[in-house]
Amino acid sequence: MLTAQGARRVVPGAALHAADGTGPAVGDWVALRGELAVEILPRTSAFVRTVAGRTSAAQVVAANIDLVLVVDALTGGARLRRIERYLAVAWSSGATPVVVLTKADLCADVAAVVGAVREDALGVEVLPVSSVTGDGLAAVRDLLRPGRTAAMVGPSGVGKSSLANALAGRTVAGTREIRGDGRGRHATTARELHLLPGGGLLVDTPGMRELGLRDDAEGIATAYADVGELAAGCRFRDCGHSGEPGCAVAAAIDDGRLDPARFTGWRKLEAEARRQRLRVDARARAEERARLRTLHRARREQPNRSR
Ligand SMILES: Nc1nc2c(ncn2[C@@H]2O[C@H](COP(=O)(O)OP(=O)(O)OP(=O)(O)O)[C@@H](O)[C@H]2O)c(=O)[nH]1
Ligand SMILES: [Zn+2]
Repeated sequence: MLTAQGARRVVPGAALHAADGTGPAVGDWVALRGELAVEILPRTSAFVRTVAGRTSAAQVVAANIDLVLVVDALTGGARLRRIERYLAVAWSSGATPVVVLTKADLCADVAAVVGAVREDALGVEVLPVSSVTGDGLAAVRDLLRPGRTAAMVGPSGVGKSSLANALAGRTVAGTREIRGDGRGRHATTARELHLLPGGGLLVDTPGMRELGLRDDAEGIATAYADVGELAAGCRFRDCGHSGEPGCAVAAAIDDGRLDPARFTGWRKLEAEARRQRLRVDARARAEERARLRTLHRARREQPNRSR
């Protein structure tokens, strides 16, 4: 545990696991009495992942994240749809997202790319940085005030580890660099919560990094508020936006108010969220059937009912 006096080992009290059986997550604030962790304080936000498997239990990946750094690189293409996707996930957690675009030193026209992302990300702050030259890092540090907790999401290779190290001012995460002895990349450090020089906290866990999509219709609605607003203007309430008369979405695409790629991104996320919901429901239905089967079998096997 991180305390005002530094990292400490503590003994988890019974109450830590009592509530819903999930126990503490990285980012939780915990009340200490001496060496004993007595209570998890109420969470202000939570990143939840539906655990793959037979049950549809949700797992808290990280708690109390104030700020989500949606990390992507200024190099390479096709970043808008990816960023939209991560923004949707971030919004649904209850945290505030900020887009951090890395590798500014490798990009010839930073302003153009930042402008395109800004236009797409609807009111979300977009900050270009270079972890190599240090350019732009001050703006990110400013957001990480004392006691505030940030977490990073984003695809592999965009520079999350490098950013974590640059913000921390020391090596806290293994990057992809091949080591001098040729033994490949550094092992990811076991620490998942880093105290930054400015007093902010940075969560960096594999679970956060791999965060995919779950049933987060709400997050999608926030990230794509413009599309939702357009869709509300369609003539038919259940418009599929695929050639129906009076479709406001199609009209907006036609006269250039809506980027068709953005529409496609929205559609894909919507379909995915719907599939996920169905999958979870189907699982719940299957469980219910199994439960009833067991019940019936038990009843049949009751000795007093045998003839
Ligand atoms: N030139 C330049 N290279 C960078 C920058 N940030 C990261 N890199 C390089 O990009 C590569 C990937 O960076 P990482 O920090 O390991 O990326 P990551 O997002 O942590 O990747 P995963 O660990 O796979 O999730 C490394 O070779 C870094 O040195 C930057 O700002 N400028
Ligand atoms: Zn429509």
